[in-house]
Amino acid sequence: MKRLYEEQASHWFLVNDAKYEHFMRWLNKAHFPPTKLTLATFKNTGRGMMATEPIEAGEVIVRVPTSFLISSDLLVKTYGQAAHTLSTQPLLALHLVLLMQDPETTWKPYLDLLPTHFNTLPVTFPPALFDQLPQPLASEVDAQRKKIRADYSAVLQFLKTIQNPASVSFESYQWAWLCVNTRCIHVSDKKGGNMAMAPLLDFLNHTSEAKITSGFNPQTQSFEIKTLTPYRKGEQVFINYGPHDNQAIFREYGFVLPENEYNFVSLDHHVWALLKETERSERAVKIKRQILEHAGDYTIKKQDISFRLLCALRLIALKGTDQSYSQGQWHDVIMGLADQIDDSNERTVYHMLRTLCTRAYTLAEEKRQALNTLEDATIHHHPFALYFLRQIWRETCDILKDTLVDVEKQLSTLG
Ligand SMILES: C[S@@+](CC[C@H](N)C(=O)[O-])C[C@H]1O[C@@H](n2cnc3c(N)ncnc32)[C@H](O)[C@@H]1O
Repeated sequence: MKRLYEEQASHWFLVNDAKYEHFMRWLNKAHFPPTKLTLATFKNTGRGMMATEPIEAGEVIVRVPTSFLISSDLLVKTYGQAAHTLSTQPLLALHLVLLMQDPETTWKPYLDLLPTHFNTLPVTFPPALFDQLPQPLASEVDAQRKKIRADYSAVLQFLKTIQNPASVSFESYQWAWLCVNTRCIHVSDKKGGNMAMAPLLDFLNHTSEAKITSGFNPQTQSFEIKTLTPYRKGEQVFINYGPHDNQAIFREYGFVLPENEYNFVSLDHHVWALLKETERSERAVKIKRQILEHAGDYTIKKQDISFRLLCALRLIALKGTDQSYSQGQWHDVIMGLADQIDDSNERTVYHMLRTLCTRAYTLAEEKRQALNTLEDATIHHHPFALYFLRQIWRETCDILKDTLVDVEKQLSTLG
């Protein structure tokens, strides 16, 4: 992956428009610590930061002084006690909306460089695109939509408690909420956390290869990011937003990585359907579901079938009247005291896994085909939205195909 990003060094251009120049003058005037970074647009990752000089491993790449941090702690002080009714993210989002409405704000040079839209984020998708999301991702995006709505209601309630409240539209609030969600940093590890917007630092893009340390340095009274890997002049400098799979990155940040070792496919939905189909005894379905429901998270990755999934299938493969569960064999497997219940159970497990993966694969292929027939208007929501969605389904198909090969190998050894 590193090589892929290096290659693109020949595919960037520097951002040096009036807004960026104004922003840099604003930083310099207030003595923002100098960096070896400049804003550039890269072919594969869009706008990000490029090294203007070689950067050594262990160097601080950016240092944002407290005076430049828009932090939730600070906002609680600004807005008074009533602001305690809002959690950190809605408070930051509201503040951002109010700053955008203020023609006199000193933050204008920063605000001018914030994204104008979030059309690659699934939360903004029109129904035709939303309907093509994998089911677990669709549920999470739905929850995110509800969270934004609930936060917006809380903000409207809060505004009623202050004098001359501003009018805040849902559209402007959602934009600000997404700005905070895609760009904020966590300044401390206090419970509830102190979140902050941090100019310049928030131009750094993500790669899972980036090794960094970050945190508030009381000596310099700044939030600092140190890189543990060196960069050459002209290379894009990255940070690491965390060990996220592509569906999580897509949901939270609106892009996907070309390769991602954290990708997985969830088979929860298919496992429940299989349990209903295979178990004749209603009582056994109820008992097994009770046992399994708390587990969930039945996933496969490339060359890795989760232990939880195998355990769940071992239990489902036991017939309702089978005494093996009560005899403790399934329990022994869960506790790591035995590898499997017996050969026959294990064979059934892999046959079931073949069924699950085949079903999930067929569905994924159907979704891929459906994406090809989407109306132009949907595609124009943002061309990358469709491009990323295609990649999500392609990765899903690849993981399922790989697992099916592993399942066949396992079945041939089980005889
Ligand atoms: C903290 S901001 C980084 C700066 C941002 N690119 C900008 O122009 O303001 C996070 C956003 O950057 C974009 N981004 C970050 N890493 C990326 C990557 N590796 N590839 C593509 N887009 C990326 C996504 O849109 C994400 O929501």
